[in-house]
Amino acid sequence: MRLVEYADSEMLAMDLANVLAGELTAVLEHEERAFFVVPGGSTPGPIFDALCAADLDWSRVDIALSDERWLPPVHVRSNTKLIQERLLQNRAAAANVVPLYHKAEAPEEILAQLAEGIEPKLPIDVLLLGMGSDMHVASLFSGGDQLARGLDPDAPVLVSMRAAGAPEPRVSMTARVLNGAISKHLVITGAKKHAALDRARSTDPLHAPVAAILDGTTVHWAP
Ligand SMILES: O=C1O[C@H](COP(=O)(O)O)[C@@H](O)[C@H](O)[C@H]1O
Repeated sequence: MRLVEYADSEMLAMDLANVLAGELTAVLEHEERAFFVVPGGSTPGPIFDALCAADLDWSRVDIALSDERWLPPVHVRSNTKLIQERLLQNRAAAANVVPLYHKAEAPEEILAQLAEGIEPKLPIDVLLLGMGSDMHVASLFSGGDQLARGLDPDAPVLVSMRAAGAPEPRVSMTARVLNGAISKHLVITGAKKHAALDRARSTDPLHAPVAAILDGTTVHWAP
């Protein structure tokens, strides 16, 4: 793991957006398409605001979320809503979205179909993840009903997840798929998450799921 510290979250958003745009551009120089996976939640919005203006061929970029909250895409907590409003704007509006949500009573009804959309795009070329202060990553939550499966080296592409720390059911990419990414970044802000990351580095992934993806990851932090 490599830790990059920024003076403030504005600097982080600008610099990290540049790094991600540079990596996507480099992939498109050698590959027909690039697969870019991004987090939801409250942290990445400013990064998306900067990144969506990047001058690259977005029509050759497939974008998926690392995880989704099982809510309609109009819901304020929907990660799909976040990327529609903050990332798929400006030049990035030309990108293709690989969905992680489809209307159904429960995620288990549709998990296989959602995984079929992701499987042909793998491996992930550029991965950006977030982390909760409880050390969850994507929707791999400590105490989650499918955490062991989500951490299994032979895991499927996606798992559903129900956890005390998650107000709604979730769908999450598994650690196997996230760790298969060619370039891995994690973005966190604030002293609480810095302390959580420090704890996670000496904790097992069942208690600190983010520990499962730290190897080879660049962590970007701002106060
Ligand atoms: O629930 C989620 O939480 C994490 C962290 O979100 P944040 O609001 O603390 O930035 C996020 O990475 C994940 O995609 C999301 O579904």
